[in-house]
Amino acid sequence: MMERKRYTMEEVAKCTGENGSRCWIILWGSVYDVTDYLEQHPGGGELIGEFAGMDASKGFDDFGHSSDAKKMLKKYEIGVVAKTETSDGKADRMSRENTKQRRKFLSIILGPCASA
Ligand code: HEM
Repeated sequence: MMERKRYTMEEVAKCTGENGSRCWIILWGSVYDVTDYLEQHPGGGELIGEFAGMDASKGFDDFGHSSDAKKMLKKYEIGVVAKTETSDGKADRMSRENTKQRRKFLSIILGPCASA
């Protein structure tokens, strides 16, 4: 099977359909170029357009699309979202920072032994 193309969130965010760019959305970690579908969408192009360059999974799920709609997605899939070193590193740092904060808080209310 062919390796799927990877796009960073930054690259996807640039494809808002404005200024002649393509319109991309993210659904469950996959990237879709929906530029040519907007006009055909039964819910209207604007509705999808609101999520241009962003993750539209929640919007898609909230409406409860038919299985036919889900099958149509395949046609527009262009790749997957790449996890970048920087965004992973940032998440790690943030969770370490949260743990530190929690320990500090516990040690204040319970005494230093609780923070070990
Ligand atoms: C490429 C992505 C999408 C595809 C292929 C798609 C496809 C479809 C299809 C085939 C229908 C007709 C009903 C059905 O079969 O379920 C539909 C309706 C609808 N879709 Fe999407 N959709 C997409 C994205 C979205 C997104 C991101 C939203 C977010 C808000 C959305 C909102 C709606 C709504 C509200 C309707 C109902 C329209 C009505 O009944 O008047 N869709 N869509």
